[in-house]
Amino acid sequence: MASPSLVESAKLQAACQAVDNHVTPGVRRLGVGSGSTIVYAIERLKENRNDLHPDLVCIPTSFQSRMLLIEAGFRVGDLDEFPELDLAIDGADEIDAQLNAIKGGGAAHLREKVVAAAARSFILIADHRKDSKTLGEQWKKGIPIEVIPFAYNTVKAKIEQLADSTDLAKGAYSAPAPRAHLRMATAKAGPVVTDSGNLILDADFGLIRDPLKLLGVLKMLPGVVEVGLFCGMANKAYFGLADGSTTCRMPC
Ligand SMILES: O=C(CO)[C@H](O)[C@H](O)COP(=O)(O)O
Repeated sequence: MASPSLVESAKLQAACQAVDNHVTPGVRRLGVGSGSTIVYAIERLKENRNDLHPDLVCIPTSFQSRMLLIEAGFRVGDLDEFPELDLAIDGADEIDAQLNAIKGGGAAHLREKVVAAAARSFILIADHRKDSKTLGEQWKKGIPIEVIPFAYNTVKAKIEQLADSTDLAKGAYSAPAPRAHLRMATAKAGPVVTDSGNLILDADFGLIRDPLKLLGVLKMLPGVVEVGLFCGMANKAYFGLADGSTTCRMPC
């Protein structure tokens, strides 16, 4: 297993490379994701401030990135005012060969997906541990699914019955019996509550062979607000490697 400092330096490399290559002076509206890797991207934006568009507006995807951007002195805006973005940059929990991604380890994937969809270009940044051929190879915590509180237990039951039912998602995943659990908070009693007031189910499907098919089935379950499968959205992914270099991939 890579040492924590190598992992942090890999995140830093990926973030710096992506910011340097994509946040050019022509970028005026920038979506900014959430998580620990994005912290490095915001620091790099701050370092590059003199080379950025003078009227740059950043659209954060979470309370976390909003606070970081404000602290760094950036102007923050929202999609009400800026519905179309030039670019969005975000981290990921795992990225497959086609650049489909699992996101939501930080429970922010609802807003992250809305912001990514509003952007003309969507760039992922991650350390080498997140790079895989097939989703589910590396990320073992399950697919994050944001649900309204009223529906969490019925959605959990529907997911766990998927394999027994007609299985609309047949062939999309490897787990013989998918299991879902409610994500619990660590510094609070009770569940994680998202920035939009919802709950998170983490559902283990094993290897995700057809993420788009699984996404379609999960999104059809009443009470599901968003699924942490980002299919066909990313234009490029930057991976920081253990040797300090960075590799960049386009969808194959
Ligand atoms: O999707 C996310 C938050 O909902 C994050 O982008 C994802 O969890 C990656 O986080 P990190 O950069 O800390 O590994």
